[in-house]
Amino acid sequence: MHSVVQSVTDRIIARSQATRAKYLAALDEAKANGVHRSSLSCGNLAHGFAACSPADKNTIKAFNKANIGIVTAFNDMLSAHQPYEHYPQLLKDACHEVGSVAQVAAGVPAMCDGVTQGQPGMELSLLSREVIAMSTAVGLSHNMFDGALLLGICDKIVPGLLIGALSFGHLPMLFVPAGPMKSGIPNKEKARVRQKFAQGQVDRNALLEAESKSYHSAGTCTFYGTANSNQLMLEVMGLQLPGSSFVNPDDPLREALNKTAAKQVCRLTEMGTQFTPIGEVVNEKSVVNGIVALLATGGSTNLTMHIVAAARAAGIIVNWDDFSELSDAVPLLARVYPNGHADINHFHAAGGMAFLIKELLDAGLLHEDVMTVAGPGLRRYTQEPRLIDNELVWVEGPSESLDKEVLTAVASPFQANGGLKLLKGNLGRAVIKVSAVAEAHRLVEAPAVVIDDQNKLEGLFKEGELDRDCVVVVKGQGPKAIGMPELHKLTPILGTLQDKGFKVALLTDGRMSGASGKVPAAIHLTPEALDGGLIAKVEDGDLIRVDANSGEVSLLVDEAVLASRVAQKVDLRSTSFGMGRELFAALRSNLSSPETGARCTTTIDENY
Ligand SMILES: O=C(O)[C@H](O)[C@@H](O)[C@H](O)[C@H](O)COP(=O)(O)O
Ligand code: SF4
Repeated sequence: MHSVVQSVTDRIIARSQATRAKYLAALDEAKANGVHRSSLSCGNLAHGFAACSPADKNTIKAFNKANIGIVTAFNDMLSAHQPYEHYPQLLKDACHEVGSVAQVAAGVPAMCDGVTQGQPGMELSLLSREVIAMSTAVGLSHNMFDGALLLGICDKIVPGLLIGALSFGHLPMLFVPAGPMKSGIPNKEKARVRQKFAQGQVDRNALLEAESKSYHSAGTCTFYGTANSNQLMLEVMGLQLPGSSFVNPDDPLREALNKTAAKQVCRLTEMGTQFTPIGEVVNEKSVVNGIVALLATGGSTNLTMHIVAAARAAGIIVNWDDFSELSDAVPLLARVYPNGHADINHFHAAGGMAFLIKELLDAGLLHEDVMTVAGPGLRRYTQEPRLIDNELVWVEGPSESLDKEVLTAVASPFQANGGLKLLKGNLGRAVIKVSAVAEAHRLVEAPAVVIDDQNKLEGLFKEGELDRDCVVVVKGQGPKAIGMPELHKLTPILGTLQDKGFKVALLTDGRMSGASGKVPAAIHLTPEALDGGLIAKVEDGDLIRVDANSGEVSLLVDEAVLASRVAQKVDLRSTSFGMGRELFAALRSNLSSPETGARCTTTIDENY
């Protein structure tokens, strides 16, 4: 085992000892109740299966066969989730084939961050993760189920489902992915047209045409953003079937994988042969495995919050020092947009998850001794699914990458360390994704341009105010202020300035998209402006240093001057109402800091 991976794992185990023990004790108590629907009254049970067929009613009341809850995030808004429309019936039929039953326990909301990017709706995005967690619990709290199938892929949906599921950690659960859409125009071409539009060199028709050729059908968008980072994390954590993440929705393999997932979760119940509660699959080692795989591929910065929040839901305490220390030890093995030109289909074709996991296991960077939904040990995830004579089988994945420009071996990494870096300084703590930032742009020391609304940057850009070295400071974007929206809309402007040769960086207590890339962005700054963060005192012209090499984010202004300044008030009048934001006031004001996962849910013991 790599010494850093082992030492960080040991540190997390030690830090989590009390909370993890409480979580597992609660899980054991829940397990002790036996078949959960047997604790329901006849009235409860009758309501629970009133709409079932007579055969299903008999199965459900027999208590000796599994009843599986399906939690689905289907809607037509997310191209990634649209394939889920008919999944429930297919999963129910597959459970019937093994003498069990499945019922849809809940539909959970799912926001497409691509639709809300740069819009007021984005201010509900992070908050929706908590709503999804609570909605998952609403469904499973019927206590009718022996296991669950979780249908979700995108940004806040996977972490929300996982947080909700871990409140029922005594049940086995599998995630059921639907896969990426086929490749459209290259993501780099899409980004190029956006920068030309930002400069007024192409019109909206040209822009919409390029966008529509990039996002063109059902399936997950093909950049390596938060959705595909979620898939990679789930697979490496052993929460979905080996090799299931990146099979396209219309591939015959996809339906075979879905059916197998349904039958497998029945096997993992207490009535089955391999009882595997999700609260035991998610442990310190599998969480570290998820972080390592994220770092080895330059995954989404959003997971520096989502993994922390989900781990805490299982009593496991992770912080950004853990991410940063692991990142220094984990080599970068993938170049997928925004960290390169390839997309996720290309990554899959080059050897994908099987090759990545093999490389990381062989280098001692992943824990092998973990429990997964496919059985004990992570080594089985170096295999990939095949349909041979219409039978789903797993075969050993490639021993060599099939495209070394996209996916490389540990022996020849694209970068000696991983994709993420912790930044510290008098401004607080922030994270930065370095995998997509060229070496020449990793240190920026320049005067601040301060705004409190991302939409103001476009005006400054068009007036030529930004044609110089600068650190764009967008303050008042934190969780408690306006729900920590992604500021990805700024990327074409900042990218244009960088291409002009200026040294530019972004500093914010908000977030960026997992698809954001080449411009250095110090994000998730904690403490946020509304919480008394020094960012509230930054003024136009102040010198700021963002140094991804040394891990520093500092305001280079004399202490006495700063002490004499009054923090500018965060004006929330225009963002507290409208587009439903008023409904989230209580949730927003209770969000914890980004480094503790920006959660509103209390976990086993908040006194840690
Ligand atoms: O974190 C993420 O991966 C993003 O939120 C992503 O889900 C979102 O859809 C982006 O907005 C996509 O990028 P474009 O906006 O560039 O299409
Ligand atoms: S990846 Fe982003 S843009 Fe694509 S469907 Fe998911 S949330 Fe929407």
